[in-house]
Amino acid sequence: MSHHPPNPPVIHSFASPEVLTSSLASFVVKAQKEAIDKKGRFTIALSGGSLPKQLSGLIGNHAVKWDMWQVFYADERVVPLDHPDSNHNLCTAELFSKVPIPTANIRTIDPTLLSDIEELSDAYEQELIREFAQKDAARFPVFDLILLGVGPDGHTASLFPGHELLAEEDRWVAYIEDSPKPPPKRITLTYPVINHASRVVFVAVGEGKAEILSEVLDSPEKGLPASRVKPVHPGQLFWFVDEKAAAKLRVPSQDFKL
Ligand SMILES: O=C(O)[C@H](O)[C@@H](O)[C@H](O)[C@H](O)COP(=O)(O)O
Repeated sequence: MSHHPPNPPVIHSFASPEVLTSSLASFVVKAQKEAIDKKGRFTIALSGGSLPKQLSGLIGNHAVKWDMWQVFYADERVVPLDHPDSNHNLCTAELFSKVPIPTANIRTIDPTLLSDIEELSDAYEQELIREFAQKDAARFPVFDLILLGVGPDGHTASLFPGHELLAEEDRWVAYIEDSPKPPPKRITLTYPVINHASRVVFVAVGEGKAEILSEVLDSPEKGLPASRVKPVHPGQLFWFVDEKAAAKLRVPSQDFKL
């Protein structure tokens, strides 16, 4: 692990959700290009909630090399893949059904394991191990990009305030059966995985996010789940927010330049 302290988050505040969406698409395309130039593939993890909709700027974008993407879920609800609660179902409806991505490049939970959450979670971890590396104590996967949302309680992925999973240091994927946000059964990437990514981006839009954004970013010492996302050097954390979500922030934002 790096001994360099994590870089402070870079906050980009946009005049409207539309400008955010097109800037986010440019950002993702740039991250994709850097990754493909270096190693011929692009590894990305997506969340549910409002996030998939914010990726609409990628639809019809010819710079996106969909066949080089390897997509994982930052968190997933333990339900069938075509269930209305499924993040995969949501991402498919909002994005994957509209772009030429090979199905094999979308790494879903194994729908045959829904009745055994521990096995399902371990199998998803194996899926990551197949993609990234052998798992050993010193090694965590390095995603090129992880896209996250933040809930009104400060949760992100399926890492909820006060939950024992906040302390998980070994597993790459963990499960919870008592999520305060329904549905209760979920799997999630753990902090060691999120915090070893090259880039992590939080996306938050609308006045409903203003209060929690200020708590997460202006008072990180409170240790809310979203405040614990601090990628190790040289990883970098970004926030893509609109003016309404940024309304109560005291920390400064920076202009978006590619
Ligand atoms: O599976 C989930 O529930 C999501 O991945 C979750 O972590 C989401 O990103 C936040 O709850 C924010 O949700 P909104 O974007 O809908 O506010």
